Amino acid sequence: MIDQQPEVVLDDSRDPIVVVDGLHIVYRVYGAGGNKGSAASALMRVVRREGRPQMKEVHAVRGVSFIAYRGDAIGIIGTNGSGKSTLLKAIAGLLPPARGGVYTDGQPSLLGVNAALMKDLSGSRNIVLGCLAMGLDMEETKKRYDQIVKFADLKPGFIDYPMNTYSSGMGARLRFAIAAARTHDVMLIDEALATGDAKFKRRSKAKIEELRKDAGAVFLVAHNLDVIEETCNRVIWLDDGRIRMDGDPQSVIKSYTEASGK
Ligand SMILES: Nc1ncnc2c1ncn2[C@@H]1O[C@H](COP(=O)(O)OP(=O)(O)OP(=O)(O)O)[C@@H](O)[C@H]1O
Repeated sequence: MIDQQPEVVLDDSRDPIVVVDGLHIVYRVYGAGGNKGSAASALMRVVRREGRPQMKEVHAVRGVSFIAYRGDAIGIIGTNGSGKSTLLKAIAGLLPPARGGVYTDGQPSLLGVNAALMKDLSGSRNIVLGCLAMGLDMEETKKRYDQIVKFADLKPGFIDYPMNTYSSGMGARLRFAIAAARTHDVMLIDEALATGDAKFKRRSKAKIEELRKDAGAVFLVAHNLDVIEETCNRVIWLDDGRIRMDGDPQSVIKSYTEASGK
């Protein structure tokens, strides 16, 4: 178990956009014990004056600290369950810290593979919904519509089909295309590129470069280390909720690959 995490040093020459300070995230899972569901066991608890069924805590992020600067594209890597998605959600403000905090200069936007689009509606209706949800007005949405369709580059005709007929890759492309139609102060991308094909990955990479220039910072969680290495200027390796290493993509990925035997 590694308790020592890298020391955070402020780079005065750059403009910080996200500061994560001693962040702890704890999930509480209620009813994790046995006999949780039955009415009889609930009645017995009342009779015995016992409290709630057993509550289990999952300490997913354990004292993580780092500073992201404007123009950073940070890849987050680590084995399954190491806390990558939890960290992104916390930066997006979707999970309350148990301790520590996250400070961002600007609005973070989380683009997950499961981002909330309406699966029963067509791709084109979802583009309009997605743009409005991101705060664009109808006129701006109309202006960006063609560009989004072109970027998503779905099979002909599919833009008018309901999204529940899309493959996971097609859905991810459309979600990414919608999110990329606007500049974001802090853009958080969870595995969206993992399901795309090589051509889409190339275009996404170019788009992320563009977003980095216009926006503040981009965070990218992916299991595909090639995508991370090609797209990011910095990589954070999470191990059991702690930062194991934070640095340039080549060295962090090399150490991670050696340690995990991948
Ligand atoms: N909603 C939840 N309730 C309880 N525990 C959770 C919840 N979401 C995640 N966890 C736990 O938190 C820990 C970190 O999960 P997280 O999804 O952040 O990992 P990850 O690194 O993104 O994993 P993966 O690579 O599999 O996507 C895991 O132990 C997981 O079981």
